Amino acid sequence: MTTNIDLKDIHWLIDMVHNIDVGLVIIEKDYTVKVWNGFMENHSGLLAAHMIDKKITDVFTSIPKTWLQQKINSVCLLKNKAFTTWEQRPYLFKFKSYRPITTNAEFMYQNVTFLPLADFQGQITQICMIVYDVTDIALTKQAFQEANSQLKYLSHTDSLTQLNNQGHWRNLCENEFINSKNSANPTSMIIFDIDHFKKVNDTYGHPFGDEVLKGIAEAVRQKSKKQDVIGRVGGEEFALLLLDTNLKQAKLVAERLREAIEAIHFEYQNQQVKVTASFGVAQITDNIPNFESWIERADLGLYIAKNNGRNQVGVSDH
Ligand SMILES: Nc1nc2c(ncn2[C@@H]2O[C@H](COP(=O)(O)OP(=O)(O)OP(=O)(O)O)[C@@H](O)[C@H]2O)c(=O)[nH]1
Repeated sequence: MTTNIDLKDIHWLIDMVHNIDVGLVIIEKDYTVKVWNGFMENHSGLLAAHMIDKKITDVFTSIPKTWLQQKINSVCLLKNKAFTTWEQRPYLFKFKSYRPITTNAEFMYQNVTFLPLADFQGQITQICMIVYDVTDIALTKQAFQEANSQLKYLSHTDSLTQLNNQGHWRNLCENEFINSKNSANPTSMIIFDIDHFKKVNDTYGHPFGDEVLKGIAEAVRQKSKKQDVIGRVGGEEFALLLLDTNLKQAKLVAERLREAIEAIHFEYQNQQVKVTASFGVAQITDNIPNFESWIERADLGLYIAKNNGRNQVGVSDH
């Protein structure tokens, strides 16, 4: 950029620099402040008279010196601009958010540009920092990201039990089925279904039935390992994906869950109510060609358990 500025016009420039709605700071390579404009005064509460000739890192002790040195070095060496965005570093100068009513930001989010300033010999002797207030952009983006993750959570989650819903649980299992074909580690699945749940609903009412479903979900959550993937895969049907677990171990887990469910005391109008559940278990083996066959195998186990009198774990050989 070439400019033809008369000396008498300089005061306009100084006026503009002082009043412009971005922060302008000029520092020497050793961090000594040479320019501190009105924006910086207003937001820091520190006047230019106080800042000039002070080292910026002495006043703003939260600015990491090594990081700033690297920025300055790169600007001087490459004779080019450098940037830092609020996503990399939320702020360089900790200024209070000046809109505490309309936003819930604790501080001003900032983007900062570092400009090399050359002397008459073309040597970079000073660095200009331009500080942009990007609080609105940062908050909008954060709110958007939060809404997105909330939506994702809701689309994956069963609202009654907060377990994975059927669609999400199946997707996770399908992926695991594919992975397991390249892995030496065993993977198993448990499916279980509450016994005579229709009778529970019919006798005590649907809201009580819902409490039973929630109680069972909680018991299963407590008795499971962190890496087990639990889902509610039907009205009164639940399932678990068990990584690094063979059939024998999965049967033991199912038995433990069966006992835990049997031990829960539900209460309806001072009356104790007990429920049981039947389980089917299946491990991925070479003769299970696809995900659907794996589920069918576990379902067959569940069918056997129901047929043999319920409240037990069933395994199918076919
Ligand atoms: N309270 C409640 N009940 C549900 C929910 N989803 C499904 N059910 C009920 O679960 C019951 C399932 O009944 P059935 O499929 O006949 O099975 P069951 O009575 O458990 O009998 P078995 O499985 O053979 O032991 C039905 O009464 C459904 O209305 C739910 O979200 N809340």
